[in-house]
Amino acid sequence: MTAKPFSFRLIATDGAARRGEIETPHGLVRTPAFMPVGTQATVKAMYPDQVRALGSDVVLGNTYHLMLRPTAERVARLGGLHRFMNWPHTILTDSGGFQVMSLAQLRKLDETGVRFQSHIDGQKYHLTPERSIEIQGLLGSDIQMQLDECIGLPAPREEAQRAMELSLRWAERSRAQFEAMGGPAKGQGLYGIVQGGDVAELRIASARALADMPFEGYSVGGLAVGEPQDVMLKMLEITTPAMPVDKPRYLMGVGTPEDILESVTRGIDQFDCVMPTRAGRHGLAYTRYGKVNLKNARHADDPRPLDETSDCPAARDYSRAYLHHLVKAGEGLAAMLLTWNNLAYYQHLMQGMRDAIEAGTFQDFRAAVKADWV
Ligand SMILES: CNc1nc2cc3c(=O)[nH]c(N)nc3c(CCc3ccccc3)c2[nH]1
Repeated sequence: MTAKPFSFRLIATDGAARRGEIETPHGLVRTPAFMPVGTQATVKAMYPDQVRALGSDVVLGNTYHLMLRPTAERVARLGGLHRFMNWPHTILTDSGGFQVMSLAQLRKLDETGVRFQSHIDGQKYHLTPERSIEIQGLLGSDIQMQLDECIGLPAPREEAQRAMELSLRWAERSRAQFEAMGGPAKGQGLYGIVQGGDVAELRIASARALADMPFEGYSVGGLAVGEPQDVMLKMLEITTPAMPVDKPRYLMGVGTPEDILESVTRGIDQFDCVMPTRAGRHGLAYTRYGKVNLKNARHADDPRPLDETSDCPAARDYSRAYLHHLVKAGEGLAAMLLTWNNLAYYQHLMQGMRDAIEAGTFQDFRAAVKADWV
């Protein structure tokens, strides 16, 4: 049987900011969307129900980590990633290339794909565009990524051009494998990934070439790799106008609340970042007043909660003094409460943006949020 096709509809725009909705086999994704990272089939320190209750429509999984452990074949035998992690909503997976280049040992990249050794047990692998799509299909991913090559910045122009052109050839091979596995008939989506480093002409060439291929959505890759914020934003101003207006745009790896506000302003629909979850495990809280580092002794006697106006218990029902104590004591509850608080803050910010775009008040919203940051 053929499922309902993957779809994206634009509900409203306010300048270049877009309010939309993606439909996947596992439900609706309200955009602009923040997608918590669940690299090893879990959003660290959170229960799936909690992640959902905060308004998350998508969680992210990772081909690189899951192919090594517990393997895609085992997850498939157990009913797929939705069943495995008890997340019956949309799942997006990365293709693994980015993580190989940042985590694996003895990496060798060539036209065929990337050869590497597992950072866990040293076992050898050969990740090709075809194998990456096969793994994402075995996981049952609703939104899949092409295999691409993401280079660091700054980079020589020749290097950016070589990696961008390789990624275009891998886009074709990824698409062919996705169609051979019946992805479109299952209602799944495959995104092409725009590369090109910080070179305007390469970014435009990559976006245009990918737009000529039949992808359900498009990612802006190769950013949030250490470049200054103004370089990232400049690349968005150049790239998004060259991307199809009727397809979702996913800026990979971004970002801080400010990065997200500025990127929605420049036409981005989907975001992922380890910031809220990782910061939570390191004692850092995101609040409407800005960041609070609970390792700092100045909180030791502060009876106030992080944000008495919040409807999230982690922000409202625990004093900064208590949170400081938990962080200093290395208690597990510190990571649980701060991750909960941080994801609540991010999802509350996304809901505010979605409402503001629909109301045509996005610029006022953006200014008001920034004014609160001390
Ligand atoms: C933190 N900055 C960051 N920049 C990135 C660039 C790329 C890029 O150019 N290509 C691909 N394929 N992925 C990228 C990622 C990983 C995003 C991710 C992580 C976990 C799960 C699912 C998805 C990036 N992350």
